[in-house]
Amino acid sequence: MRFLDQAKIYIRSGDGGAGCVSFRREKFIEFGGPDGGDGGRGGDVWAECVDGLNTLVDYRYQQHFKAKAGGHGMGRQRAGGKAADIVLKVPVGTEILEEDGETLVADMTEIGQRVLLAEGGNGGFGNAHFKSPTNQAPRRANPGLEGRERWLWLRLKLIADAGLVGLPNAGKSTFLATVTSAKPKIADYPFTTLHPGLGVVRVDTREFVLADIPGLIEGAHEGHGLGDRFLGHVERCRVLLHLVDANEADVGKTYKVVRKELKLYGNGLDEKPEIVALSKADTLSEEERVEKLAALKKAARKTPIVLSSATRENTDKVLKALLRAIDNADAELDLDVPADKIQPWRP
Ligand SMILES: Nc1nc2c(ncn2[C@@H]2O[C@H](COP(=O)(O)OP(=O)(O)OP(=O)(O)O)[C@@H](O)[C@H]2O)c(=O)[nH]1
Ligand SMILES: [Mg+2]
Repeated sequence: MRFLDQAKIYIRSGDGGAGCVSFRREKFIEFGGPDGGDGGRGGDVWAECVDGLNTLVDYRYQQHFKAKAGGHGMGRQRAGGKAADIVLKVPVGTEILEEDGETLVADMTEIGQRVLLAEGGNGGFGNAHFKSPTNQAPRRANPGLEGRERWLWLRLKLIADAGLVGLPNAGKSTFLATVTSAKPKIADYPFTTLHPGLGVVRVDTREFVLADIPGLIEGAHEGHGLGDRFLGHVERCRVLLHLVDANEADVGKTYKVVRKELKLYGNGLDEKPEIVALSKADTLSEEERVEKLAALKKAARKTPIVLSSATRENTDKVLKALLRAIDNADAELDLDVPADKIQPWRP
């Protein structure tokens, strides 16, 4: 499953329909008054936050959205019809930005949330509107107002239960490919993964979503490497799986580089529950294993899991640890009971 985190779209609301110039014509009525109807409103373009969407992938196939124009007014006071609105469905967590990619238009955070992105043009008045004591037969009608066009960015921060972090080449994508049916690109060089990817992990009867995130390097929080864009994705993961390549000369230092980036980025990234694993353990001798594990344990101040995607050593153990951490994170969230549901305290 490929995961698109942003899309640029063009939207245009519909023009208003034109007002109509018309006069009443009926048998035995010599000077029928003006009866030109108003034009209908052009269609609006809305964004709506919906359930069940995880990606912006649909916007890769279609980027242009134009609402239709309102109907023109007609004789006998008939108004033109209002054109249908266009509703762009987006997943929870989508940010809508101006063309500059920086100015926030809307943050779509709740299912059902709707935002008007471009209002349809108003229909023009028909000549019936311009009748006055001094002008009983106006030949005037307004054209409809034009619709509005704009370019926008849709940007989605990943929402996943667990996210993979680590330096480039740590074995993150390989792990995702080993434990899910996802097929990320894997290669023996840094920055293989350019977009976050998602996979669904099954542990016994349970499922959770694991996100593969491009590698982080020193300075990532200020845009180095693939930049801080991906740290934004980490924000939406409830727990982290931090992989440290066992082939690194100094695994403790490697661990700390990534931790530092998480901390400097802010937004609580370094407070997320973290499982630490020493990856590619199959490449180590018995001695190295003990030594590297001790070094990583010292830096992380918790016991890392020795992991190999190649031999599947401890892959299950890692998944179970992640599931436990996710469940604990859920339990913590449940403590956030809305104020009106809290029982008043009585001495
Ligand atoms: N021996 C061994 N090699 C591994 C293991 N896991 C990954 N590798 C190799 O390590 C290299 C990098 O793996 P990736 O999964 O692409 O690493 P990554 O962390 O996703 O890298 P980026 O996407 O660049 O951040 C590849 O050549 C993999 O075959 C493992 O468990 N054992
Ligand atoms: Mg990768």
